[in-house]
Amino acid sequence: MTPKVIVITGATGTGKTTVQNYLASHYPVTRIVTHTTRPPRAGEVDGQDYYFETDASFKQRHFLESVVYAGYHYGSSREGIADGFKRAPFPAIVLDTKGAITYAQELGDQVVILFLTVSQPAELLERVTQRGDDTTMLKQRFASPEYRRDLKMPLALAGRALQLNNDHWAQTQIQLDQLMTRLAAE
Ligand SMILES: Nc1ncnc2c1ncn2[C@@H]1O[C@H](COP(=O)(O)OP(=O)(O)OP(=O)(O)O)[C@@H](O)[C@H]1O
Ligand SMILES: Nc1nc2c(ncn2[C@@H]2O[C@H](COP(=O)(O)O)[C@@H](O)[C@H]2O)c(=O)[nH]1
Repeated sequence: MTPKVIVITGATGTGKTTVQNYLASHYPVTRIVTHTTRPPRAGEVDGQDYYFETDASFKQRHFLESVVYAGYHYGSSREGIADGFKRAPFPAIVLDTKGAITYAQELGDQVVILFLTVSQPAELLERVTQRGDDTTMLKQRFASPEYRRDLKMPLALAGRALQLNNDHWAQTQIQLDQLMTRLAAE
């Protein structure tokens, strides 16, 4: 078994966090917690879901990569990856597609990239509304260039990322199980 970082990317609401949680509860996978200046959603816990930062504290950190997504800063560190590898052979991180491209460039064969899609993007708004997201934040997010960008596999990830359709959770689970069987054998 070769340890690898599992990068989970795709548009908002496609199920990246759901996939990460499934992998962490069924396989030797641990969640890498990233940093953001976005305010916490109901139920989100500092240090578990994100390290929630102010603009000032975010600027003081040293990141492997950082992005602006729908008006907020997000960033991840090499320390986060190293901590993940101490806990499990497959640390998993949720990133926008820009971050996923950086991981592919910086970490090469050490990363497996999953690009999540749904067949009907209109369903994404329903999914995140049901998740309980704030309506004003959702308007800002769905109007952002980052949202539109992440609906499609970026050219830089074509042939590099594994595309996984998450229309039906039961089918997604089967594909994740197959992936983890393969990774365990490599
Ligand atoms: N296959 C599915 N069918 C229906 N609902 C789903 C499916 N997968 C995930 N969901 C639900 O969709 C919502 C969004 O999922 P999740 O939070 O995992 O998305 P995400 O890609 O991490 O979103 P974001 O980028 O906005 O954080 C959640 O309420 C989740 O339970
Ligand atoms: N490039 C990075 N993208 C990140 C990081 N942490 C989260 N994300 C991505 O941001 C958007 C918005 O996340 P949300 O939790 O506010 O819905 C989503 O695509 C995440 O995957 C990071 O450290 N770097």
